Amino acid sequence: MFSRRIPLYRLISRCAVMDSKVLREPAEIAQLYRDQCRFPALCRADVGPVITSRYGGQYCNVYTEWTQRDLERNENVKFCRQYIVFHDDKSVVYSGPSGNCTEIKGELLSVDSPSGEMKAVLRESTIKGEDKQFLEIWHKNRKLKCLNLTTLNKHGKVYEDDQFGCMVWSHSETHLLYVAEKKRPKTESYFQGPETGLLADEEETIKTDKKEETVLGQQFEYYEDWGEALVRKSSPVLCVLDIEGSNITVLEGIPTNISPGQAFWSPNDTGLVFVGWWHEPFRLGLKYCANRRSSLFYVDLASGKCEQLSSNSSAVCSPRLSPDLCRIVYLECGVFGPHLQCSRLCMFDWYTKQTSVVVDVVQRAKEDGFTGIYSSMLSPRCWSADSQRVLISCPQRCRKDLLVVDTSTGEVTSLTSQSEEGSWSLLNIHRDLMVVSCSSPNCPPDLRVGFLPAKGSESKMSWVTLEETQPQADISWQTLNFSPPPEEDNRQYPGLDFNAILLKPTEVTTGGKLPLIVMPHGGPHSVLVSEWYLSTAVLCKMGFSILLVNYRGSLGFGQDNIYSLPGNIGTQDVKDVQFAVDSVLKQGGFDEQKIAVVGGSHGGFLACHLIGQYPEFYKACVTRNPVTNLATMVGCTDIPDWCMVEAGYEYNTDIRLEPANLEQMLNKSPIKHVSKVKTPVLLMLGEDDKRVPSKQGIEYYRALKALQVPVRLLWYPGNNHSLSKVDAESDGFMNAALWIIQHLSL
Ligand SMILES: CC(=O)N[C@@H](C)C(=O)N[C@@H](C)C(=O)O
Repeated sequence: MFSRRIPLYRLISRCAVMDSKVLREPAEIAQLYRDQCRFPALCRADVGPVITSRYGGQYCNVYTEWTQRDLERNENVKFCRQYIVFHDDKSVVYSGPSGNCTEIKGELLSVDSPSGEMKAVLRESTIKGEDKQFLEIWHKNRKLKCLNLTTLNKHGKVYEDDQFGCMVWSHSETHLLYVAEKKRPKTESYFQGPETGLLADEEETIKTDKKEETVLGQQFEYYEDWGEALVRKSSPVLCVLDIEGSNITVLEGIPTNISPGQAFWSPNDTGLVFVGWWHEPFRLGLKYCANRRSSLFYVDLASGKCEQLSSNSSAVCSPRLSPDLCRIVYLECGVFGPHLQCSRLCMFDWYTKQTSVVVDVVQRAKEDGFTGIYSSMLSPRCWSADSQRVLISCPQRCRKDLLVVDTSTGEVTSLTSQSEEGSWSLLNIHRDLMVVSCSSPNCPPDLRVGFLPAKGSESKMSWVTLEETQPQADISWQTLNFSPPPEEDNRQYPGLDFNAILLKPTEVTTGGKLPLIVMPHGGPHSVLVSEWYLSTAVLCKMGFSILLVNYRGSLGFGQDNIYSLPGNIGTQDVKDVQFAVDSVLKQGGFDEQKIAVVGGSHGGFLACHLIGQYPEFYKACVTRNPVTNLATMVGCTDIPDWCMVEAGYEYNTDIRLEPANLEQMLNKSPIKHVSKVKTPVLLMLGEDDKRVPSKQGIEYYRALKALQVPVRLLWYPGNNHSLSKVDAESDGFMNAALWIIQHLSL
């Protein structure tokens, strides 16, 4: 009976769009959301070593990890699935899954040894109510070792994040490298020390039991951290486990003003290469901020000597060693200025110690269409087998493409620009076998493998799909390009354009007019690419059209485009969004009385600006953690430099704010236009947001209340800037949809 049932969402969505009506029933919307949540996202893929069978055939194992929202359990579940790929080194001969999905629980990090013989796992487990971390070494079908890192107490918690975190086997497979929080001294109050009033012999017992030195009066010491999504991550240290002896060494020799991360073993295991971020005079938020002063370093294990390998005045990330162990590529951009920018691809030659720029910053798109590199993370492996070419997936306008860079010429070729599909992500590459995922606004992510064609034959790329997904016939989408009207051209950066992605329900009866939801992205230096987004898919299936606007300042359009925005926020970006909306309305088929605006963070800043500057236009507004007043944000965010730069100032760490600075920040903020607002606003705030503190939303809420504009505030404890915990995200979606339905009178 179950298998013959037609999915409810198909029936619902079809009924919904036949008469151009929007789905309104909360239970039906929730069902649609639940159905769409069943499409998992790929978060990792590894390619195992190539094995030659006794019949001469070659095969390898592809290990994949996926995440999926589990609404019933209220968590994001992670699971793995493996595939076997037979090949002849140039093409895939046969492939298929080897077994079913298995849920992964408690694993924070895991990595196979280079030979594939062993595996290391960092596991978190709660024992008698306390969180403990264990480091496990597996060999074939056995767990060889399990070290209780919490009890060993050599360091604090191991970092599992993308920013600093890593777990890497030495080439010899005898040692394991990882990053952890530096051990902190044990502290006690002055009043729990020796003068406790205990009897002398009791005191004696306690003293002898104490193996560690305890410092007094430092229990309430403030430790700076690296901000949003990196809270309690303050002083990372590099740690090396000697597997045979089960001995952990916390590395010394790293300059005390540097925080290390993204580390790996140098050729011959003589030392470690890592990215070091300067943390003096203080730490600033790192999430979405690739513009923090940082450099590539090498620490020699024998001498403890630390050497700086890259420039002293740039920001770097994602160093990757070539398979021949001769060269390291990494991404580099400017310090401060826009938080994300066009990067340079640099290469350090291990033997000559020379650094070269392989691909430079692109100011304006080249004739071949290449717009530059916009990525803050390369895939774990990105080199071709011959150590000549590097693969990068990154936005080119609003599409994420797979690019191949020839490191000897700097020539960039796209493997995917001719394909019809939406956006591509490189998950891994090993001996030229690439593992990628492709999705589009109407098609959830699939999984494919393919061999990197020889240089010059990139157009002959062919993919084999390991996990297929079907395009959703009820969603159609297109990309729209815009040139701003002459009066809105940027004088310093003239002639720039921008674009938007428009999603529409496929079936609309003649005469039916669509309601429109406008969604500008946050950042502002970010981009909405043509990939699968849960919320837009559900809204479109409900019967809404959605416009995702990549206003000037977005990534993927050249460095000039990015630089055109700082100093002009609140005007250029606002007008670009409105221009895109007006242009789309001219196409016809939309109900001009039923337009809503939705945005988070800087996207929320834009949503609040739009309802202030175009008070009659938008009938509903939904914002997640919006920036509402730069002047009040600058003193309490983890990225004060962002407020200064976007308001049009240069930033340095000893800056003294003048009244004129604050005035300019206020003038560029949505709060300046609040008295004109008529649109009902739904605010969704995360209690633990370090980026755009919730007080920003509350300030706007109070202003609207005073003006008697309908406003509702949803408060999400335990959530940070992204509001991405499963219950917050799903509750936020439902309330946003119902708010729009109510205020668009649908
Ligand atoms: C750099 C940064 O985090 N800026 C915020 C104000 C912002 O807009 N963030 C975006 C990326 C978001 O969607 O959270």
